[in-house]
Amino acid sequence: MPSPKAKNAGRRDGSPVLGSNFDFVSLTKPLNRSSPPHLLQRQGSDPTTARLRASESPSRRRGSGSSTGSASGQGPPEEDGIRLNPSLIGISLSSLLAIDLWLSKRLSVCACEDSSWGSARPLMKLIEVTGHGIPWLAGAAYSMYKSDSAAGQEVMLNLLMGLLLDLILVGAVKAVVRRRRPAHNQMDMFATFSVDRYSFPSGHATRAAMCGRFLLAHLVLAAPLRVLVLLWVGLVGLSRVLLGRHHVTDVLFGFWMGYCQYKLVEILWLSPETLQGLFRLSTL
Ligand SMILES: CC(C)=CCC/C(C)=C/COP(=O)(O)O
Repeated sequence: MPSPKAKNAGRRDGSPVLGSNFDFVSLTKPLNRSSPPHLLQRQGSDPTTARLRASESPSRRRGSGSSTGSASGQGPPEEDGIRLNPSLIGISLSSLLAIDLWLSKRLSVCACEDSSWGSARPLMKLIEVTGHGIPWLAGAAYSMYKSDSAAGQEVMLNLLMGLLLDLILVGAVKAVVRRRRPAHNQMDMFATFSVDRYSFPSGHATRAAMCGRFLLAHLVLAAPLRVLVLLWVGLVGLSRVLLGRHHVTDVLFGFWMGYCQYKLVEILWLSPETLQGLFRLSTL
C-alpha cells in the first residue's frame, strides 16, 4: 500500500482524489489481521495521523491493539466498526471533489500560451478584465457622479454598496476556506488582494452574478441586451476555468453566492431617506 504521503504528492489543494483515499474498500475484503483494522482506516484518511502512527514502535502499537481487542482476532470492537463505516456524505463529497479536480484540469485549455487553446488566452483575459472589481467600482462611482436624476444616483449608490459588500464577503470566505488555486494557474492577474491567492469562491463569478442580476432588475434593457448580460455572466464564469484560475466548483458556488448577494443588497437597499437619516445621525 503506497504511503499516504506519496499518494497525496502533487495535490496542492489537498483534495481527495478517486482511487487514492478509498481505503474503505477493505470493508468488502477480509481484513489483514496483522494490522489493527482501525489503523487501516486512519492511515488512509489522515496522512498526519498515519505518519505519527508509523513512527510508533511495533510493541506500542501491539499494546494499543490488544487494549481495543482487535489484535486478539475476535474482530473489531463496536466503536472501531462504526469508524470504519464510510459515510455516504463523505464518499459523495470526495467523489465530487475528485470530479471537480479532473474536470477543471481538462477544461483549463487556456491556462498558458502552450495550452491547446493557448491562442484564446488574450480573449479570456479580456473577459476577465470585464469582471474585475476595479472597472466595476470605477464605473458605478462615475455613473453615480454623472447621473442627473435622484433615482439614477440611488441605483448606482446601491450597486457601489453591493460591490463593496461582495469584496468583503468573498474575501472572508476565501480566508476561511483557503482552497488553493489550481496548480496550473499562472498568477498574472492585475490588482489582487492577498486573499486572492485562494480560489474558493471565484470573486469574478460572484460579481458577475450579482451585477448581472442587478442590471436586469434595475435597468430598462431591450431583450437582446438582457440576453447579452446573461451571456456575459456565463462567459466570465467559463473563462475562470478555461484560464485555469479556478476549479469548476469555485465558479458554481460563486454564481450562487453572487445571486444571494443581490438579495442582500435588496434587503439593505439604501434609499434617499435612509441616507438622510444616516447623515443626520453623523451630524449629531
Ligand atoms: C482590487 C479589487 C478592487 C478587486 C480584486 C478583484 C479580483 C482580482 C478578484 C479575484 O477574482 P477571482 O477569485 O475570480 O480570481
